[in-house]
Amino acid sequence: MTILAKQPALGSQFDEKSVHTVTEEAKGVVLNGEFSLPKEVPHNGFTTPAINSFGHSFRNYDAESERQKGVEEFYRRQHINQTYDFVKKMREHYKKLDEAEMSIWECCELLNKVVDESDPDLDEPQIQHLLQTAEAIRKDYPNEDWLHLTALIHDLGKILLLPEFGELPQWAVVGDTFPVGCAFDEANIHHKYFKGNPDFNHPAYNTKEGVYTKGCGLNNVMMSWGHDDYMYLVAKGNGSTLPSAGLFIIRYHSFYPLHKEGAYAHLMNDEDRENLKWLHVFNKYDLYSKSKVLVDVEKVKPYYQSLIQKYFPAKLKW
Ligand SMILES: O[C@H]1[C@H](O)[C@@H](O)[C@H](O)[C@@H](O)[C@H]1O
Ligand SMILES: [Fe+2]
Ligand SMILES: [Fe+2]
Repeated sequence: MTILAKQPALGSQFDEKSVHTVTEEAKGVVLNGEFSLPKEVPHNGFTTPAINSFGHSFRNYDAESERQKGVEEFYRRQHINQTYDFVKKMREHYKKLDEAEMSIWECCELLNKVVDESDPDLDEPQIQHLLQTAEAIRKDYPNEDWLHLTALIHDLGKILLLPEFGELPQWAVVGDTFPVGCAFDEANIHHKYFKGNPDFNHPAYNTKEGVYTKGCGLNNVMMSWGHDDYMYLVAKGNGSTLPSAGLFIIRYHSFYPLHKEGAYAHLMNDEDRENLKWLHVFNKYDLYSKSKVLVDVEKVKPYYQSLIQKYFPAKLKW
């Protein structure tokens, strides 16, 4: 990895104390006129486990445990700090992609240094989560190589937690995402903490549509800042040839209020609705492949290297 000359760190403002306090058969998807996916999303053999490695149901945010207390505190911080202005600043800074240069695989390895405090289900290194997701999806959708690669890279944006990439606090990197600039929907987990967010009482931002219009398309909506949008900016900015559904999965895979609860659907346009079908497919693997059965990294590496080569340049700007 090459670390590029850096602007002063994003800074002390991120000191946590100082900040104010398919699923069904999917129909065919035609993408950019170039890339078309099968008319039917085939059914598959993946069975979803009932309990996670800690013996709880998945995404159970009410379970009584030490870990869960940490997760709730995480969401308290996230909800009070993710404001419209904060997100705007983050996007402007990170879209310059001037933090470092490295390959996708280098980044996968780097991710092993990262711990995600928002996740009540994951107990394995991040590279295992990437490969477990990708391998499970590959088994069921052998011909969708773009989907295997999407799974491999979907969480790479979590490198924002590392010192070389700004060392952002957990609340600015992980956890579920939601739009800013309009009212916070009650479908967001631990919704009550939004009351401490300055946007909560801001008249421009606290109506159902806020600064947006009905059907404006998610591309025009600012999402809370984190690893999803960052990785999307990296893929886009480096000219990835992944299809639009792959980029959509990367960008919105943490948007559970939409893809699990159906909230904020009024902001979508037709392309979003098409892409959402693939996000529903992906989500099952992202969530339920988390297990103690580890993937042999060296064994599968050549396959993923070949996909990286197909859809990305050898070195990327981050
Ligand atoms: O990778 C993250 C993480 O595991 C979070 O706990 C979850 O809330 C997000 O949606 C997901 O993208
Ligand atoms: Fe994620
Ligand atoms: Fe994930």
